[in-house]
Amino acid sequence: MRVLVVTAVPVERDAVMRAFGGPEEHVALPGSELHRCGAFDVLAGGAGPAAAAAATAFALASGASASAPYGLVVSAGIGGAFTPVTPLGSLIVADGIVAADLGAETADGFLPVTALGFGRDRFTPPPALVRAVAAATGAATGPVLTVSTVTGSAERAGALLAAHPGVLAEAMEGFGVAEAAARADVPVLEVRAVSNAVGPRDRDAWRIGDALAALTDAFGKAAPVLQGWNSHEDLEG
Ligand SMILES: O=C(O)c1cccc(C(=O)CC[C@H]2O[C@@H](n3cnc4c(=O)[nH]cnc43)[C@H](O)[C@@H]2O)c1
Repeated sequence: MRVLVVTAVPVERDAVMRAFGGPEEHVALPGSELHRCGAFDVLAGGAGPAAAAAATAFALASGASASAPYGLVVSAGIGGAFTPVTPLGSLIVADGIVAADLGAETADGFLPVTALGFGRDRFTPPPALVRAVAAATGAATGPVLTVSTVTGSAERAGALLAAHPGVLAEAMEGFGVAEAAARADVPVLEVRAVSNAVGPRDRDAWRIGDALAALTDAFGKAAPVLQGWNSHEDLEG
């Protein structure tokens, strides 16, 4: 099965590609470039949900996978963790991909877009695949938020935790990748390596190198699971 992996920035793409260790082929797409190794196409689609959705949609629609259709799209990269249960350098596989700030602010608080009567605010990756990738990589599983603004205060972190009990992490692309994949009827997964704690902004405390190394390690271990996954395993529960 062919797998499309979408990261935000080139260093994340390169961290994923290092896991495969083989020769790379580069395929030009409008606005970006696919890096291909075997069954995996890896794309740095840009930061934020809009860039991620546009890049993913182009890759899915461009016929870049012409030898066979993509069977899975993975949103991957570094991310911020809400809890010390997932320390810096650890890995998270999302069991829910949640748009945290898509909706309306009201006098009574935030209303998700679904409460306004349209759209959606959550995608659920295939549960059996989430379990299999977590088992192969030692990752924690839980909801991952997609935000357009990186959280920078304890107040905002607390509000997100209160609105999304059990949330493990936030990042900026998962929901955009998932929207594009859903339109192509392709299942989606999100994998995040923790680079920082969510809360008051402290860029010097981000451990990007450790998180990128964890991403490489994770894709090395997950590659056979991703490539061999059969969507029927999830249909059968
Ligand atoms: O400065 C660098 O060297 C560098 C290397 C790799 C990646 C970056 C990024 O800034 C990636 C941005 C990307 O990371 C996600 N992210 C990471 N932590 C958080 C967070 O606390 N809240 C939200 N997003 C986070 C996000 O998906 C960004 O697109 C820099």
